[in-house]
Amino acid sequence: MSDANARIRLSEVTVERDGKTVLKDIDLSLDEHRIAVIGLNGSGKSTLVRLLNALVLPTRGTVTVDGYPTDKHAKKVRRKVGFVFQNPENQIVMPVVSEDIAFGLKNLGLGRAETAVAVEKALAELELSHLADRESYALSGGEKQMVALASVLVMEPETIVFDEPSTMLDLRNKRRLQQRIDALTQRAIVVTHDLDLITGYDRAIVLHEGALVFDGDPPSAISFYEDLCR
Ligand SMILES: Nc1ncnc2c1ncn2[C@@H]1O[C@H](COP(=O)(O)OP(=O)(O)OP(=O)(O)O)[C@@H](O)[C@H]1O
Repeated sequence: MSDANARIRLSEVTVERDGKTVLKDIDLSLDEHRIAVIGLNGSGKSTLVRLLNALVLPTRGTVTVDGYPTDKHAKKVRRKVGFVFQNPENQIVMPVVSEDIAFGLKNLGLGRAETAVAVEKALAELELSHLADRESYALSGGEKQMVALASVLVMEPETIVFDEPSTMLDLRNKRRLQQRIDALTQRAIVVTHDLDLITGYDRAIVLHEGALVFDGDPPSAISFYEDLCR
């Protein structure tokens, strides 16, 4: 808990919104390869993971990624921590799928040829090559979700946060996503209500009413969470 060298570190973090405490006194070091965040609706899960790439800043306390405080180094932190949103509409910025995936790389100043190779690779890895020339906004929800993942993977962040990634997916795409997450070399931090997804993870965190109430192995976390739901 007190490892100052941990890649991602939250120290005494409290988040307040509209006079309400959304997260209180969270102290966490996140270093494992696969970490799940579970809890009831409104328990603070999205807020917690949004802290990790400066989408939310702490009201009190500090969040650091590789030692960089998120409030002072948002740009650097976002290169290190990619974010796959629950609603992929939030993530799609260009009208054609391949352009959408290329967007972040172009912003980094990568050349055209290099960008094209990286985009092709990202699409192929997710078995999405057939969507390359499709209109982004006309894709189905599940296809958008997978394209959103490709647009994050292409940036090669060290950590990828998934906020309820399987909500829009059919069983086939859910399994495909699960396999992709399992195969990632990067660290994945996954917020989910889909407890099947997390059984093989290294660690699971349970939030309740803004507090961290359990932190341990997924089977124990799931049974703790199930007790909370009784
Ligand atoms: N910007 C905001 N302004 C006001 N209240 C907020 C804001 N962001 C979050 N909250 C409140 O904080 C609490 C936690 O929200 P959060 O989205 O983190 O929960 P969650 O555990 O991800 O929920 P769910 O499982 O329903 O997605 C909720 O009561 C929510 O209404």
